[in-house]
Formats: sequence, structure tokens, C-alpha cells
Amino acid sequence: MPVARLLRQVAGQMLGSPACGCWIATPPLRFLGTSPRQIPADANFHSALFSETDQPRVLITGGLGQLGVGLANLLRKRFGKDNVILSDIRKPPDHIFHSGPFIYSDILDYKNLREIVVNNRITWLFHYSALLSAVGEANVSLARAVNITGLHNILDVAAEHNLRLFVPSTIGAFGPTSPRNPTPDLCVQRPRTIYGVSKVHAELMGEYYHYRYGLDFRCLRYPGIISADSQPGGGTTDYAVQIFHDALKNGKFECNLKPSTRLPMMYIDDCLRATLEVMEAPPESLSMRTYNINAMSFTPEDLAQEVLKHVPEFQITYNVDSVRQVIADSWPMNFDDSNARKDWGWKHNFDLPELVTTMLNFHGSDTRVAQAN
Ligand SMILES: NC(=O)C1=CN([C@@H]2O[C@H](COP(=O)(O)OP(=O)(O)OC[C@H]3O[C@@H](n4cnc5c(N)ncnc54)[C@H](O)[C@@H]3O)[C@@H](O)[C@H]2O)C=CC1
Ligand SMILES: CC(=O)[C@H](N)C(=O)O
Repeated sequence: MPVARLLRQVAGQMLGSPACGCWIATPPLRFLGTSPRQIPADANFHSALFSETDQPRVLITGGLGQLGVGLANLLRKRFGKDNVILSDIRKPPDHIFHSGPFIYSDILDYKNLREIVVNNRITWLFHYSALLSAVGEANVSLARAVNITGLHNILDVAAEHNLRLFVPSTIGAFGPTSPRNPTPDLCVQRPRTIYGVSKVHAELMGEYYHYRYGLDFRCLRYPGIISADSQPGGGTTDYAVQIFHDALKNGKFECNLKPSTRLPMMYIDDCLRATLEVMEAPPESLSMRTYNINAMSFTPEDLAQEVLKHVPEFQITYNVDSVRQVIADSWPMNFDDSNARKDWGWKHNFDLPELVTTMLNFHGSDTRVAQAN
């Protein structure tokens, strides 16, 4: 990095400027005193020097869930296999363990996080660890710990080591008093799940660290994500993944939401591409630090109709799960992502017909292989 830019960056971190709305920066309180987290005054200066490589050095937390492995594959194609470390608290299956660097990381253990960041000279962090909406309601104290305390550790380690930080938020960050059709970026956010509350907290804390300490925080609110080769981790939108599997395996599917429940959804390839695009966007193009992104919006009935076009014998029945239904009824029906489209050129590739064809093709070839064996 040229010396002038480096000095400007250090000065910016120390002083802030009225133009960016920053105040005079002092370290977060938890960095002060005799805590093991105390850092030398020039730590940011050194990490800025060490991070001067051609490619980012990436850490993905919670990487063994529905989205992390796909993200690692995409980032490894872009930045090189060894520059992207996948981490989780679970044991990886063989094919993932052998596909690139994997490391144990518990986001509740700050020392462990800091060691990983320092030893691997991490410069970008994608924070995927979380308990999703339905699982979170079944275990509120664990969701609070992972989604809120864990996030605090992530913010601190990112601020200490001058990382670019991506944290996903969700349609679940809105609630019954938000405008639901469509839901804009800025409006009332009073979610009624621990998941939603923790995600609003993450949005606000990340933006606060950005304006207060200059943290390069970037956040997208994802719709329900639909993936072919990974299982969802206990959310309200999971039905839209399971339906494809069951349609081809059994010709029928029991849906846990009412037929008319409309929610915003996205195919995983669009979601991961958006994530990389917002991380690569020049800072001056980002008029906000938290953006809605969207692709399509449908009900279980719409989805079943589209599946029927390919699987004529398909039958859907409904057995409503009251916890999930109450959550879904409080979430956006349509998501306004015009700011993402305007600021950094977001554009989705998959609408409902392409999504259904892609998912059925994937599971169809799977089913055929299974039947042949
Ligand atoms: N999948 C979706 O439809 C959507 C996902 N998101 C967000 O994207 C992110 C990734 O989502 P998914 O992959 O679907 O989640 P997931 O539930 O499938 O995976 C989360 C991972 O976090 C890990 N984890 C739990 N506790 C941990 C801890 N203490 N330390 C480290 N890791 C821990 C779990 O082992 C799991 O592998 C989450 O933050 C989620 O809120 C947002 C909107 C939609
Ligand atoms: C939309 C999400 O955040 C997730 N899939 C969930 O349903 O909890």
C-alpha cells in the first residue's frame, strides 16, 4: 500500500471526519483495561501493513451450514484455494475437509478467534455462524449467545485487526409492524423472534462500529435461500428446499406453511454472487452499509404449481407448524432492493421457473443415480 494512503487510513481511523459522520475514534471499551483483549496502540498500523497482499485472506465462520461451503467454493475460485479458510464447530465431512483449508473456530471463544485471525493473516471475514429463526425459538438462550455475544466477538476481532467484515442479515429482521409489501431498506424493525432481534442488533452494531471506529462493515439482508446440494439449518423458509427433494423422491410433499404464505426467496448462486459483489464494491459506491437484496417472491401454492409442470403426479398437502406460520406471517412478502440495484449494480439471474428447473435437474440426477445403485 502506498505510504500516503496508509497514513491517510491511519489518520482516518484516529480522527474520523465530519464528511463520513465519524467521531474522534477511541478503542471499543472492551479493548481497554487489563483484559487479555488489550491491544497495543499501533496494532491497526501493523495489521494494515501485514494485510498488504494481492488477494484477501478470508475466514468464513459457521461455514458448514447451508451457505458456507458454496461461499468457500466461489471465493476459492476467485482468490485461490489456500486464501479461503472455512471454519465451524462441527466436524467436516471428508470431501469438504479435503477441498481446502478447514479449521475449528468457536465464535464464543475470543482467544481462539484472535489466534486464527493473527496466525493466518486474515483480512476479510464472512460471519455465517448463527441459529436460524425456528431453531432459535426452540433454544432462545443459545441463540442469544451465538447470535449476539458471538457477533460482539466478531466485531471486536474485526475492529482490532482492521478486517473487512461481512455479516448477513435477513428478511427476519422485520416484524409485523414493518411495511410488508414491499419492505424498504429503512422502516420500522420490530421483529418478534430472537433471530430477528439478534439480526437487527447485528445491523446496528456493525453500522455503529463503521461510523465510530471506521470498521469496513458490509451487510446484506438475504431472503429465504434455496440450495440444491446443502441442507437448511432450521429456518422458516426451509420448506422451499425440502419440496424439491420430496417431489422427486416420493411424488408428494407435506408443507408446514399455509398455501398462501408469500415470502421473498433467492437461489443460492445469486445470493453468494451478491455477497462477493458487495464485498468488492468500492466504498464510495455504498450509500448504506446494510442492503435488502431480492430475486423473487412466491407462496407454497405458486411453487407447487411450478413443480407440477415438471412432475405431473406431484401432490402437496398442508400440515401447518404454528411457530413457523406466526413467524412467516410477520415477515416481508416482497422485498424492495432498489438501493442495492442502484448503488452497486445488484441484479438477480434466477426467477421462479429457472429456480425450479435447476433444482429439479439437480435432484433428478441424484435420484436417478440412487435408483441405478
Ligand atoms: N439460509 C438462509 O435462507 C438464510 C441465511 N441467512 C444468514 O446466513 C448465515 C448462514 O446461514 P446458513 O448457512 O443457512 O445457516 P446454518 O444454520 O445452516 O449454519 C450455521 C452454522 O453456524 C455454526 N455455528 C453454530 N454455533 C457456532 C459457534 N458457536 N461457533 C461457530 N459456528 C457456530 C453451525 O455449526 C452451522 O454450521 C446465517 O447468519 C443466517 O442468518 C440469512 C437469511 C437467509
Ligand atoms: C430467511 C432466513 O433468515 C432463514 N432461512 C430462516 O427462515 O430463518
